[in-house]
Amino acid sequence: MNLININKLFFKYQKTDVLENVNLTIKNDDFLAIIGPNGGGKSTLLKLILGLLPIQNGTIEKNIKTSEVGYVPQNTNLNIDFPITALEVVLMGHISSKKRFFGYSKDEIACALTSLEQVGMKEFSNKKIGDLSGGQRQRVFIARALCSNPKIMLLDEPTASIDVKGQQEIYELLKELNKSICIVVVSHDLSILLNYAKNVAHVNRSLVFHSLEQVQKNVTLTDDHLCEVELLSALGKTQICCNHVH
Ligand SMILES: Nc1ncnc2c1ncn2[C@@H]1O[C@H](COP(=O)(O)OP(=O)(O)OP(=O)(O)O)[C@@H](O)[C@H]1O
Repeated sequence: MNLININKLFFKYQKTDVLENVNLTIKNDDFLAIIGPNGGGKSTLLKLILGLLPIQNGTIEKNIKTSEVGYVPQNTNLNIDFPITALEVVLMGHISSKKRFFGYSKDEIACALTSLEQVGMKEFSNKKIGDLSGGQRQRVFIARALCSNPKIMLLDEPTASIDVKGQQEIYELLKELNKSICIVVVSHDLSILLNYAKNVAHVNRSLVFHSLEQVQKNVTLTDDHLCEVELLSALGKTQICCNHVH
């Protein structure tokens, strides 16, 4: 089942063209890596999918409700010195149209605890967010996105400034979640990401789609010294698989 169909999408900030004729289909069981050089338009594409930026030209058709899209933003702008617990951070993920004065319902708290359990952080629920490691904190943000029971989860640089072991743990978690949720990750951690992704979208103003199978035929992913610049350049130029490109 196609969750998202992007067709002939163009986007510019003021006079700067950022995305040009982007076409992409995201299926319900995909684990899609969005890669590309700095400033290539990856975050902009995520924001357009999320509806955080207006569509200027082209279409994004979503076969899911907005509430079924989970989002883990880049550098979550939560002040980690703020005295808030992991559970309270997750509770913030509950979407409710009603403003309440008496906190959260029992169901919402139970759901938040289940989300924390899913990411292996239940035992830390009462810990202050600032007292957690970078990797643990990112798990809490993933738990927050899980609260809305998403069918697709979009993560923008989820492993930035996390050590390699922590990065692997996050990707293992995403692999587990991918059994029931479509995962879309924007990342520069190519060596690790490409061990987990099923498909790759290279974004540098235009988008080139590759299946991982095709990428693996063309690059040696086991090489410890995988050259990201060369890989990005190769993926940006070669349209290895054109099934998903209209
Ligand atoms: N709010 C904005 N106003 C004007 N220009 C912007 C805005 N946000 C991003 N840009 C520009 O749009 C281009 C694409 O930015 P975007 O953040 O989407 O790239 P990216 O691929 O996610 O980059 P990075 O890998 O560095 O995070 C860049 O040239 C950036 O400077």
